[in-house]
Amino acid sequence: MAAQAVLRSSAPARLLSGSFYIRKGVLASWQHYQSRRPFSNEKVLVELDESTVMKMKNPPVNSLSLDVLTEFSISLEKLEIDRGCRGVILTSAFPKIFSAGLDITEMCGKSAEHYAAFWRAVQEMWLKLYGSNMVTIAAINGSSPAGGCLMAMCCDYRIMADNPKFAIGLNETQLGIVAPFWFKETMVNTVGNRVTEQSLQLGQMYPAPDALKIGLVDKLVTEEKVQSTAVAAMSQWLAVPDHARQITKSIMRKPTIDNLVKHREADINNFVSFITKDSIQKSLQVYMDRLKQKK
Ligand SMILES: CC/C=C\C/C=C\C/C=C\CCC/C=C/C(=O)SCCNC(=O)CCNC(=O)[C@H](O)C(C)(C)COP(=O)(O)OP(=O)(O)OC[C@H]1O[C@@H](n2cnc3c(N)ncnc32)[C@H](O)[C@@H]1OP(=O)(O)O
Repeated sequence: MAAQAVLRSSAPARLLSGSFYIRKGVLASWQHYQSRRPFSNEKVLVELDESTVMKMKNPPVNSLSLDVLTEFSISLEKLEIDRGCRGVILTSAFPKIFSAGLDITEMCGKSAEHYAAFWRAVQEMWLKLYGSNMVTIAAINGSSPAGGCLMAMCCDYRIMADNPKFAIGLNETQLGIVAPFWFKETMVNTVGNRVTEQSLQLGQMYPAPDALKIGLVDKLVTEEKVQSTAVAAMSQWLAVPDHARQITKSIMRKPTIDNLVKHREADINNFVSFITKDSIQKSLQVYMDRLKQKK
C-alpha cells in the first residue's frame, strides 16, 4: 500500500503521550525506533502504525497554548527531516473537537513579552505546517474554530466528520479581534477572495455540510471513517512523485509564506500593540466569560 510505503519498516504500535501524538508506520530497526524516542516528551505522543498521525491531545478542547504550539512545531520539524516520513495526518485525540483554536488565556492579562513569544510560536506553527514538504492531511473529527481552522487550512487535503453540529471557520471578529493578513491569505488560497471577505467580516463558522459547499473542506465522511479515509487519501497523494508534488506545492504557497517571513517582526509588533489595548482585553474577557456561562 502506498501509505505504507511512506513509512518504511515495522515497529511497536505506540510510543508517546502528551498534547499531540504522532503515529508512524514502520521503522527500520529497534535502533531506529530508539532514535525516535525524543518525541516522547510532555506534549507529544508518537504512535507507530500504518500511517504517521499527529494527534492533538490537550484537554479539554485542544486549545493551542504556547507549549502546545512549540511542541507541535518541534514534532513536525522532526518528521520533516526524517526521510522515512513523506506524509502526516493531523487529527485530534478527542471526539467532537479538532481544536478550539488559539488558547485565549494566552492572550489575556499577560505581559507584552509573553504576547510576543506566543505570537512567534503561532507564526512558527503556520510556517512549518503551511510550508511542509510532506503531504499533510487534516482529519477533522470535530469543531475547529479560528486557529483550529487555520491548522486545517494549512494541510493539503481536509476530511471532516459529517455532522452539522461540528463547525469550522475563522470566527475572530466574533471575539472582537482580527484575523491577521496571513490567516486571511491562507483562507483566500483555500476558498477564494469573495468567500473569505464575507467569512472574515462576519466571523462565520460553517457547519460541516456548508464547509464542504464552500470548499473549506474537501470531503465529508461519518465520524468513524474520518481517519481511515485520511489514510486512503494519503495513499493517493503519495502515489505522486515527491519532487514534482513538492515543487508544485512550493510554487503555490511560497509567495504567501515569503510575505509573512518578510513582515514577521512587524506582525509580532502589530499583534502585541493590538492585543494589549484595554478594549481588546475587555472583548476577550467578555468572550471567555460567555463561554464559561453557556454551561
Ligand atoms: C489593526 C489590527 C490589524 C491586525 C490584527 C493584528 C493582530 C491580530 C490580533 C489577534 C489575532 C488572534 C487570532 C486568534 C485566533 C484564535 O484562534 S482565537 C480562539 C477562537 N476560538 C474560539 O472562539 C473557540 C471557543 N470555544 C468554543 O467555541 C467551544 O469551547 C468549543 C466549540 C471549542 C467546544 O465546546 P464544548 O465542547 O461545549 O466545550 P466548552 O465550551 O465547555 O469549553 C471547555 C473549556 O475550554 C475552554 N475553552 C474553550 N475554547 C477555548 C480557547 N480557545 N482558549 C482557551 N480556553 C478555551 C472553555 O472556556 C471551557 O473552560 P472551563 O469552563 O471548563 O474552565
